[in-house]
Amino acid sequence: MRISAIGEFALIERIRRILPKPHDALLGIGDDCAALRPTAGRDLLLTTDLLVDEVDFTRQTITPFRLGRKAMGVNLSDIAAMGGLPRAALVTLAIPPEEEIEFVDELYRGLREEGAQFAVEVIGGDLSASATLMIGVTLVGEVEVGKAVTRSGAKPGERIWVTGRLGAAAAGLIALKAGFRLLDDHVETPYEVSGSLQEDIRQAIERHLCPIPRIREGRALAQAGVASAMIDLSDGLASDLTHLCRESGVSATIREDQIPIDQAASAVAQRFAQEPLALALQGGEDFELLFTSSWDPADIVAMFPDAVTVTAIGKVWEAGHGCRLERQDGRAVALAGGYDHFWQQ
Ligand SMILES: Nc1ncnc2c1ncn2[C@@H]1O[C@H](COP(=O)(O)OP(=O)(O)OP(=O)(O)O)[C@@H](O)[C@H]1O
Ligand SMILES: Cc1ncc(C[n+]2csc(CCOP(=O)(O)O)c2C)c(N)n1
Ligand SMILES: [Mg+2]
Repeated sequence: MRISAIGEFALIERIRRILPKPHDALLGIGDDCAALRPTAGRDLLLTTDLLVDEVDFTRQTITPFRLGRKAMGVNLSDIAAMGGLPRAALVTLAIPPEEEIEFVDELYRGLREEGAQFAVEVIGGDLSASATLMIGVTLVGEVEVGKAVTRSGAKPGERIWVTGRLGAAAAGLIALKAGFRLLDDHVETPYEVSGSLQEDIRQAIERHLCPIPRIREGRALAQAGVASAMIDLSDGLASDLTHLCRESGVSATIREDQIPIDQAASAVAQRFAQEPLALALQGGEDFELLFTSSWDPADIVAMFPDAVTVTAIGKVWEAGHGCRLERQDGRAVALAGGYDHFWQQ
């Protein structure tokens, strides 16, 4: 059935039934505002991120369930980048009236499931009709008073670190554009590829469609006072490091041979005649954390004994030379590029 057949208020009722009754909020869906009691001793964190059809995703390549997860996940990543704990979400949905209501059911199931992994509930939102599908999530989070890790705290002499491995999300987008699809948990291929490449493509598409917000890692770094500055990697390492350096008033040099490139990203890049390093630097949407620290590297590595790696990739310098990449041959080049919504080539 189409949304236009049931109308706005029946759709809100349907959304309300998909979502669990909020535990944490004073008021959820049904009033003019949702209400939340701030935790004593904590500051509030507020962030919002909008996903637009044919700009941030394409309907042909993502299921509504995964779209819901991604819309929540990219916002969770911003809370992680501050060292915060997410608390509650508002969801704004602009959707064509001729869309099936089952699409909305699945979208909210995805929002609910991703949120539930981090104890976040959807406690309100807004609906509007639009020719273009758009999903905006606003998250409220908290962090111990004065302990938010900003982009502006990096100091000369500190090391630059990154969680996880980079490039897979951009590699996944390349595979999707080439006609590969992720159905449930297996890959549909437009032409025959080897079993190992198929597995690399599956992993890359999975990373593109379902980012993993590094909430636990961000919390650990903030609570131990390890990170002097932090940002999540949404637009690409080159661009996001530049943002961090600009806000901190510093320069940076990262080393090509230290950048942790994802193995699946390398394999997919090679197959599609792309530079793996370019995917890591300019591709975007890896949603790993980039941070600076004066701590002993051994102490930082010891904080992450589990699956998520942390890698030192370079150093912070006094302001003046911007962000540079030291090539394997020792030459230093300016870091540039990354995703920009309005940049016209
Ligand atoms: N339309 C806007 N109005 C006011 N402030 C904005 C607007 N868009 C962005 N900002 C602010 O600009 C800063 C950088 O925003 P940006 O969207 O680049 O954040 P990001 O975390 O790097 O990216 P994203 O979360 O979208 O991947 C943030 O502080 C954000 O709140
Ligand atoms: C169809 C389609 N085309 C291109 C991309 C790539 N892309 C979109 S937004 C973004 C950066 C983060 O955005 P924001 O700054 O808004 O969080 C990137 C790398 C995609 N995911 N889907
Ligand atoms: Mg961010």
